[in-house]
Amino acid sequence: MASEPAVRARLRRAGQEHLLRFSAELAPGARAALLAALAPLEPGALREHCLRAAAARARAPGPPPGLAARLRPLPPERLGSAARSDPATRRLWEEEGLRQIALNKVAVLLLAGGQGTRLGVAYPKGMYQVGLPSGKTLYQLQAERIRRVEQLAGGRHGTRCTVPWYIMTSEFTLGPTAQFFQEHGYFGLDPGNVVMFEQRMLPAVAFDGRAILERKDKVAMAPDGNGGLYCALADHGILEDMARRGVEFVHVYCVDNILVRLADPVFIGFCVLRGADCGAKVVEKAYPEEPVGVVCLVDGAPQVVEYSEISPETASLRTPGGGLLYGAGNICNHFFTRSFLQAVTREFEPLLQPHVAVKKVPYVDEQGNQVQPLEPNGIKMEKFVFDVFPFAENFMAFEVLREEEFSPLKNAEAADRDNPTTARRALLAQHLRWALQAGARFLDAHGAPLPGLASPPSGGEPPAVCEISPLVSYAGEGLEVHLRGREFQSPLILDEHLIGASQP
Ligand SMILES: CC(=O)N[C@H]1[C@@H](OP(=O)(O)O)O[C@H](CO)[C@@H](O)[C@@H]1O
Repeated sequence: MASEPAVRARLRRAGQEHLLRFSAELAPGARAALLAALAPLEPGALREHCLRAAAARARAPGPPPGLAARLRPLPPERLGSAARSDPATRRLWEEEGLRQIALNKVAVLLLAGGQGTRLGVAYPKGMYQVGLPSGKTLYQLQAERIRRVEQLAGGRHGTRCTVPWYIMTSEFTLGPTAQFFQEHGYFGLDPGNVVMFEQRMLPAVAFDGRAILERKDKVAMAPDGNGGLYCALADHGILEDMARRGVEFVHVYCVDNILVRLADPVFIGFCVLRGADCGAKVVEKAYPEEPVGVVCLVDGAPQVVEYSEISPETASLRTPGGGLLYGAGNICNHFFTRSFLQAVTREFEPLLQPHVAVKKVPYVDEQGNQVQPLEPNGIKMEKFVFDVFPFAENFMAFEVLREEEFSPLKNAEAADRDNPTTARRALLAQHLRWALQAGARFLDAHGAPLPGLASPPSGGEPPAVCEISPLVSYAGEGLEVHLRGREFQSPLILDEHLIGASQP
């Protein structure tokens, strides 16, 4: 156990001794917990972290000065497109992706350490269910897409293969996520192929450069951002685990996009065939203020400029054709080779600059009273997962269709975008499109054909409810055999048990 004098001496070196100012009042258990939380904080790093936070806060808020002049759109040779390529090329990419999956060379890695503050839930976002007829959660949909893509690749190449699932959690999400997976039997996946690991936490810092005491016995800590991935990979020997399994290519994604295509063979195949060491999926930005980062060049190097760091003027610039000049919207789906990740963890990680978020952080005042601040009072420092792009030797972006691949769950229902309803509708609209393309027809309760199905819906509630299990179809494939020429009454839930079950 950490001794109080030792911890106190370390804190003094970091200029943070105030964190122990109530320790004499604490019960033994609470004091031990506080010391245990403080003991691992390395004094030099803690001092540096606090100084940096205060300095960053002191700089003018908003986009770094002069940023606009350093930006250029991505050149065409760095951008591929699923939608604008001919079917034969797409097939080629898909074939290559499936081949790599069949060779057990592909893993997926989920960034799931966030707290879901905007969504307003106290549990990990992946456990959220948006009200699909099946009641499936984001985690379940993702697990089933992994199982299906393994089947597709294995089936194509006459083999059994595995796409290991690495899940980066945080102090907030590890316990509940692990329990949720256990309770649900890992959604049919082999637990040996689901690897959870934890990212680091960093103290929140007040504007005067002192770390914040949230309670007398607890320092305010926050996850170190999704770019904490690279330290966490090193902390937990994850790249070694990948090497043991023969994984060469990693699809990294964030938890909240209900349409995410895990280990998407088209994206993987595209990146592999282009020899990319690092890649990002993008969609066309919908409107200038859309809260997505933009993939572009900064000083000639590929980078994402986050929505919080681009000026409204730059975000609104247009091309002569009328599209947004910086219109390549980051959907947080990245491709990395294992060797690139290795280079990042060994060399580049310390070069990543933290980003500053100013938040309301509850604290205890000098008298020991608990305070809920009404104004932002604390600085959280986060690294971003995409800040490694400039170190890539061959970066590629890959444009996909929003309606097929991007509907993020960011906000609670009260917001008008990116909420549970928009996510549910996006998924159901997609499944209805797939069913119609596969030749299904939908009838109303009186047996009359449902109107309005000729033009697939965008936005509102789909005219017929159709949910297709990822275990039946990953991206719309293989549905004709179940649906062609058949008539269905809404709702149609096509899952692995109901395939072939009689419908009208
Ligand atoms: C640091 C980071 O990865 N930011 C990403 C991420 O934003 P969040 O607001 O942090 O969820 O997801 C967005 C897509 O949903 C993407 O556009 C953005 O660049």
